Amino acid sequence: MTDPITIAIDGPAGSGKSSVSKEAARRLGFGYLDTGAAYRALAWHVLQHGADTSDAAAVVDAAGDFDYAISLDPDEYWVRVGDTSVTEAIREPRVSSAVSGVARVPVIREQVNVLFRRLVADSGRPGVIVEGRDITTVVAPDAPVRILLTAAPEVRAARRSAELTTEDAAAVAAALHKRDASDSQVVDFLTAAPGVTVVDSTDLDFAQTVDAVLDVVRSGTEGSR
Ligand SMILES: Nc1ncnc2c1ncn2[C@@H]1O[C@H](COP(=O)(O)OP(=O)(O)OP(=O)(O)O)[C@@H](O)[C@H]1O
Ligand SMILES: Nc1ccn([C@@H]2O[C@H](COP(=O)(O)O)[C@@H](O)[C@H]2O)c(=O)n1
Repeated sequence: MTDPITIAIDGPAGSGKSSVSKEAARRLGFGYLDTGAAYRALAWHVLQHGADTSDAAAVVDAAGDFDYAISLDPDEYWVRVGDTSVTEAIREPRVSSAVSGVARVPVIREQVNVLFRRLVADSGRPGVIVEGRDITTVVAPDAPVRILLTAAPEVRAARRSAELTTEDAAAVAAALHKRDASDSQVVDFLTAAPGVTVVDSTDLDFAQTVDAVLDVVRSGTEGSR
């Protein structure tokens, strides 16, 4: 069987990577891999250990018994650590606040990148949309389609606070920008690397953004599908 086509999508927090990638994957009959979920699930696991994600040694220690599984089915998304479903828990603000500490540990990044490539290879799908921060540059720099999905910071913050209706909007915006500032010290997902196509959704609605991504995918995979 031939290797699945990888569609690589990066972008800052709240740019629409997961929701847009999931819908695009559905439309293409592809798998969908949320790489941020692995960092989030490990952050959740570190917190379960009663440890602090700013302590790199504690993160590496917790990774030793991190039994992680994720679905690549865009219609049946789930994330598990051992027997525990953490699909919702990893979206909680306490995990979002802690996750950058995990993402800062180089050995963890190396381990999860090996996992991501294996999950794509074993997906059994004709293609997989893989989204995160360093997919276009580190995880799959040779992918036939590489996209940087962006939106203006205030638009991203507004979309995220519309989701988290019980949270204070200013606090949500501050947390989102703080996470981007921290993450962008580790990998550059704010500027497009050479060969990466920018899709800016600032003035697009959700359906238009999905269509814009699908247009880029079609033009990048013509002849290979
Ligand atoms: N073009 C768009 N127009 C309006 N809303 C959008 C658009 N794109 C995404 N959204 C909405 O914005 C919110 C954030 O999107 P999503 O969670 O997919 O972002 P993300 O980049 O995966 O964020 P994070 O990195 O923090 O996980 C969601 O509620 C999503 O439905
Ligand atoms: N390729 C990636 C993906 C994610 N991260 C880190 O995980 C956090 C959560 O990611 P979301 O996509 O769910 O927001 C993110 O803030 C990064 O710290 C990463 O480093 N590389």
